[in-house]
Amino acid sequence: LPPVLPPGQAPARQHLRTRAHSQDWRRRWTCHGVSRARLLLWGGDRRDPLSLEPLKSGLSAGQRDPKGGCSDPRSLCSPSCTAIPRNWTLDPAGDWHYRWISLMVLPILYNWVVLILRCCFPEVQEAHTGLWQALDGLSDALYLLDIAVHCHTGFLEDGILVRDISRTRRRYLGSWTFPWDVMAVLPTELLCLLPGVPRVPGVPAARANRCLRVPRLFEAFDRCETRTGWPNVFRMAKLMLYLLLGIHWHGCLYFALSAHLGLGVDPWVCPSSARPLRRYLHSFYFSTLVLTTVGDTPTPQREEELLFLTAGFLLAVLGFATITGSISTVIVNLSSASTAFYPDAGPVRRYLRAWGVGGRLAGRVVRWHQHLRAQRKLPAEWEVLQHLPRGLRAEVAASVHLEALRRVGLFRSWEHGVLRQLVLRLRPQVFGPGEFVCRRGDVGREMYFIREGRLAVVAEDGVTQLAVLGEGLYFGEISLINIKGNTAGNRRTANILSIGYSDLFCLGKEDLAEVLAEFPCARAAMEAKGRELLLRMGQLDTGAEAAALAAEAEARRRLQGLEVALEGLQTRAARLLAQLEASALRMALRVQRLEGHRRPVPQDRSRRPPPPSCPTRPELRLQPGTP
Ligand SMILES: Nc1ncnc2c1ncn2[C@@H]1O[C@@H]2COP(=O)(O)O[C@H]2[C@H]1O
Repeated sequence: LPPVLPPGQAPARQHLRTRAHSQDWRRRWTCHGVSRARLLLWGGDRRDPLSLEPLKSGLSAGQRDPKGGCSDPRSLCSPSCTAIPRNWTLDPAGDWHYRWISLMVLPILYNWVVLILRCCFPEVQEAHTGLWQALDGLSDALYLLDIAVHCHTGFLEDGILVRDISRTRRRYLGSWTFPWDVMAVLPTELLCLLPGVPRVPGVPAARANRCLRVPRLFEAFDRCETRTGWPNVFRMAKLMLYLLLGIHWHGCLYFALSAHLGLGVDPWVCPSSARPLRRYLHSFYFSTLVLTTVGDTPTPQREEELLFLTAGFLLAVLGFATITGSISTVIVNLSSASTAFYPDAGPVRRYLRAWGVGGRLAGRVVRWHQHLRAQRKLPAEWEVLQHLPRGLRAEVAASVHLEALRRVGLFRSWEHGVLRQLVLRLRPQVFGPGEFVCRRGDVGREMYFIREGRLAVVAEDGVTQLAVLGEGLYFGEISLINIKGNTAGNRRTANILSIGYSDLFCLGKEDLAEVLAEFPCARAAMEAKGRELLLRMGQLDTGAEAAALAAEAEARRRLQGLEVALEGLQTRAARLLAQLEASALRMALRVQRLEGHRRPVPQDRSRRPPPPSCPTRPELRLQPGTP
């Protein structure tokens, strides 16, 4: 046991020391051993002659609780064990799992690159035997550790992460990757040591099973691709890696064939050169020529050479087609990613050309597109975010635009949650210099909030500026909110011209109505401002406004009267209903009583005259259908 134990574990340790555990014995006990012993003592045979009290008292309540966090009876061990509990699990979507599988790329690639090199270039194997043995051992250790990590990797069940070790382990053992993982760590090189088994030339060939770990490599690549911010760059790099690996393998095999046929015996085989690096580079160069179908290789002289080259060319055709296809996909992805952000100017330009629209107008269209790209304005950002769930989309949109919305005076006092809802209804729009956002007399369908830029309210001549609107202001609301006495009705009261490039948020009429229904104070503020503007423009009919206000007051008064009358009627109706029910009940009781009196009289008593207090009332006999 390590010298320092957490305070709670000291009695347990003392107990072990005093109970016939020799120094030697204790040293040999790993924390696993202690854990197992404790499991035996505590969870297993309770008739243990040793006193359990020191053990129990040495544990904290949490540890004693078999269901708690560090409660596993097996967790009584060294501080290092308490730091990494035995029942740890990794979240497969978490950072640690990602880091681990990224690390696993190294041993897998090591085996894929180095084994074939050592097999085909025996001098490389012999020159650094010690280094290779160390690296082989390290890679095997990582492979074994990876199996343990697999056993401790949680999985999702009904959307919930399962962290139960026994279940994660069972799941991994039943998965299709488990046999591959086991086969990849089998110490097959030991077979060469068995008597009677012919020694595999150059032990690395016996380690070929280490290459079976490739599914983990693909998993790591997949994960990296989803995590990285540059997926297309990553895809290209991955493609290059596969290409280089293919050339490397082909080059090694080419050299092996050359060595088999005799180095330098003809122009096709690898020349006999003293330096292994030179030989490897020649093989790599030769394979590059073959696999990229560049050709220009020496003519093969023998059948083996012909066969090898033909197989190489066939592989090259297949590989080349795959690589070309993948690269074109990456390029298409790159261009589609940029068009997803910015509208493509090409189709618009072709359209203008087809209809013979040129000159200034075509120039304005081009400049507008250029401005979007240069200033990173995204008018189609909702299309980019459309696949996100609504809540997440609102979060993203709020984090991008909330600051700009807060600058709009109207929204300054609004709550964060309301703005988050509003931001999804706003559509970003960009207007170029000299462009009219709205013209006087048009029917109003949306209003605008200025995010950036300057706009002018211009007179009928289109030049005279009556007012200039800037960042944080809004316009276009008068034609939407039905201000009393507005002679323009639902039509625009002014021309609004963008002076430079203006970045606006646009809000539709229905969305505005919904927002204002929830916020009467915002409606009041808008109406007050609109009324003031209308008054200034002389477009407010005060007589009509007063009449409308009076009519509204009258309507409100009548409505209140109707409400009072309705309430009275409801009370009376309720009272009548209660009376009706009471009289129905009384009637039913009376009928019941009368029927009781008219029960059939026994035969011998039938001749007796009826008692004087109970006269027969034939008129009260109920007829069928009588309520
Ligand atoms: N003098 C002004 N100053 C500022 N804004 C104005 C002025 N006149 C009109 N507007 C705004 O311009 C908008 C034009 O469309 P609407 O009439 O819907 O609403 C109008 C107002 O919001």
